[in-house]
This record gives sequence, structure tokens and C-alpha cells, in this order.
Amino acid sequence: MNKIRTLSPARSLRGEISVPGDKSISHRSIMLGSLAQGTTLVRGFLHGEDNHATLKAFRAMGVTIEELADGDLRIDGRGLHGLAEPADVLDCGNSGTTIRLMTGLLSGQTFFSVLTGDRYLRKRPMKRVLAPLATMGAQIWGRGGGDLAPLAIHGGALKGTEYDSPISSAQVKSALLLAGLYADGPTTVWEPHLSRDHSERMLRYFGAEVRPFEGGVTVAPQPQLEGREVAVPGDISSAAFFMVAALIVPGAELLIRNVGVNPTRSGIIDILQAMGGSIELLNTRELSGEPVADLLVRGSSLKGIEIGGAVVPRAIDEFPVISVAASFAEGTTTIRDAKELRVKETDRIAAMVEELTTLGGRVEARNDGMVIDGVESFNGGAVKSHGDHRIAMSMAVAALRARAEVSIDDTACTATSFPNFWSLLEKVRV
Ligand SMILES: O=C(O)C1=C[C@@H](OP(=O)(O)O)[C@@H](O)[C@H](O)C1
Ligand SMILES: C=C(OP(=O)(O)O)C(=O)O
Repeated sequence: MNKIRTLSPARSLRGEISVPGDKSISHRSIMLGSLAQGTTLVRGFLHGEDNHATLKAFRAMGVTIEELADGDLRIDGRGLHGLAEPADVLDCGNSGTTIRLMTGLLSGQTFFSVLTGDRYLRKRPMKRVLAPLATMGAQIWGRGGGDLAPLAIHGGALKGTEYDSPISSAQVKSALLLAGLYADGPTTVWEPHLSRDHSERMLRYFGAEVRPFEGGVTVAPQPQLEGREVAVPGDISSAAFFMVAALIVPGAELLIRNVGVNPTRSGIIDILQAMGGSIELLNTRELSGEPVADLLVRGSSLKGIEIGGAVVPRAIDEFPVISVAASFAEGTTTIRDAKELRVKETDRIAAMVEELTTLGGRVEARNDGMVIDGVESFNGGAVKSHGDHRIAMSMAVAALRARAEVSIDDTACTATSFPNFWSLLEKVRV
């Protein structure tokens, strides 16, 4: 659906909001809830398209998942060996997390399964999970020499492995940890910098033996996972759009409640604070093994900084909107070590360079990032989402500091991760 939206510049932004549940944690709650013994109650589940793809896939494997009146989920766990062979292809839609984590999990089942996705997902690289899973004995076939979905999986006996991943990817790590539950010995994954650790935290919360160490993590096989109550915090990747919006609009002040601030995800806060952004963490607490806080964000004068190294995986989904913040910072911002952005829902380096340039931004692509010079304001104009939710929402934030209207094409994709984004944005505009 090509839903075009036209935004006018913001005079200011004010108010209190809560963003929807964390997408990564919502995926994992269905997966572990389905594999656990007993009932798992998921509070604050994200009803976005990506998570619905995961939900449908587990229903298709015989799991009863009831949606309660308030949107919470009750999952009737079937145990580690209780999934049934799906009668049809499992459609992961636009969701890289769904297809890659499920490839790991399905490798350990005793049945055959096929995973596919939409035209964006079918272009994204899968060998990063297929190759290490093959060393565990998994049998998986794919298009493009085994790199592209659809993927056909013949599940079976797996061996524990030790894998030194060349990329910091929570999807690779999690696929191996989930396969490792079914292996004949421990599975260890190293990564260059720590990626998000929600799988490790939730596996432990459900009773698995997971041992993180400097540079990696080990999971012990064949645990008894126990159904639990999971309270999903607000998604910091969704909050990021409102953080940047509040920082770049003069005089703005927003309180964003109940945001997950897991240190493997909070790179966006560190980056924006280093740029001079006023972000206060209030009422920090813990929910189901995950740290949570309320964020008070105020319009600020930003300055350009150098971004690279260990903070990159801690903010990997936030670079489109970071490039918007950098466009209103004094001086130059350089983003390095972020080549992964080229293999997301779209090539996010190319897409942001093209769209910010359309609005008069001064930005250059690098192989592994971007170099951005600050400007006073953007022009109006017509920009494209490239079918990518994070590009669409970043351009909506950019539009707040334009001199004239900005229209964004193909905005329905925001339902992937943030179904009420547009109404929340309207709510805080004054
Ligand atoms: O594990 C996850 O839930 C995710 C991991 C990241 O991907 P990579 O593992 O490819 O870095 C991130 O970009 C994605 O939005 C969600
Ligand atoms: C990259 C993303 O998700 P996924 O890899 O799950 O499609 C994202 O949400 O920005």
C-alpha cells in the first residue's frame, strides 16, 4: 500500500508518551514461551507486523497463543520438543529477527520446515546463520547458493559448537543459542563487540544455563524452560525517533515513559548525550530481567561527534535517525564501523544519504557509514521510505525541522515496528 503522508514543520513538541513494547523482546517471548513448560504471560507485547509474523509461525506449529482483551498474550508452552511440523511455508514477512532466530530453533527440531519472507527479506543475507549452523550439523538449503530465503530446513541432531562470529549480530548469536538448546554439548559464540543480549537474559529468566563472559556467551543444552510472566518494556528503538525529535525542535520537552535501557541497546542515549543532547533517565528500575527508565528529553544545541567501535551494535537500528540529529548539529559527525546498515530492510546508508540530500542535507556515504555536516534547517520536498519503517519514521522527524511541507511516500511500513507512530507524533505537536 502506497500511503503518502505530508508533514508540516513543528512549532514545538510537548507532553508525555509511552512507546509500544520492545520488538526484540516480544519476538523472544513468543519463542521461549512456546518452548517452555506451562503458561507464559506476555504483558506489553508489541502488536507490530514483525511480531505477528513470529506469532503466526508458532501457531502454525501447534502452539496455542491467546490474545487477551488488553493485548497481552497467554502462551500455552509445549516444551522443548513439543512443536509440530508446520503444514505450510512459514512467512516471516519483513522480519530478519524472525527468520534468523527461527532458522536456529528449527534446525534442532525433528521435522521439515520452510521459511520465507517479503521481497525485502528475500534479499537479505542468510549465510551468516546458515554457515555456523552447518558446523552444528544442521541441514538447510536456500536460494542464491544458500544465502537467500526461502530456506528449507531438515531439522535433526545437532552438535555443540564454538563460533567466533566476524560480525556483532544478535540475530546470529541468538540463532546459535537457540540451536544450542538442542545440541549434544555446550555452544559458545564470540563476537567482536557485544550485541543486544535479550536472548541471553530471557533464556536465563526461563531457567536455561547461560554463561556470558568477556567477548562471548555459552549456553548449556537441553534445559527445562519454565513458563514465566514477561513484562515487555517500551522499545528504545521506537523512543529514539521521539528523542531526536525533542532534541532538534527548539523549546521542545518530552517525557517518554517506560523505555528499555538495557546497556546493549542504549547506545542512542550515549551518542545523543555526547552530541550535547539533554536526556535525563528518571525512575530507573528492572522489569523481567531488563532495565527500564523514563526519559526526559529537552530541545538542545547539538554538536558533531565521531561515532564508531563498540557503540555501533548498541545503536544499530538508530543510525537513520542519528543521521537526522547530526544534520542539525554544529560541525561534522562521522559514523564508522556501521557496514551492517547496508543489509537491513534496505541499504540504510544509501537511503538516508539520498533522502537527506533531497531535503538539502549535507551528507556523504562511506562504505561503512556516513559523514554529515550540520545545516540550519531542511527544505520541503518529496522523499521516499524505501519500504523501510526506520527510514519512514526518520524522515518524519526530519520534516519537523523543514522550512516547508515534506511528503513521505509508502509510509504503511511503519506498522512493522511502531503501529501508532503517526498518532503519537500528532499528540505531542503543539
Ligand atoms: O536480535 C534482534 O532482535 C535484532 C538484532 C539486530 O540485527 P542484527 O543481528 O542483524 O544486527 C537489529 O538490527 C534488529 O532490528 C533486531
Ligand atoms: C533491522 C531491523 O529488524 P529485522 O532485522 O528484524 O528485520 C529493524 O527493526 O530495524
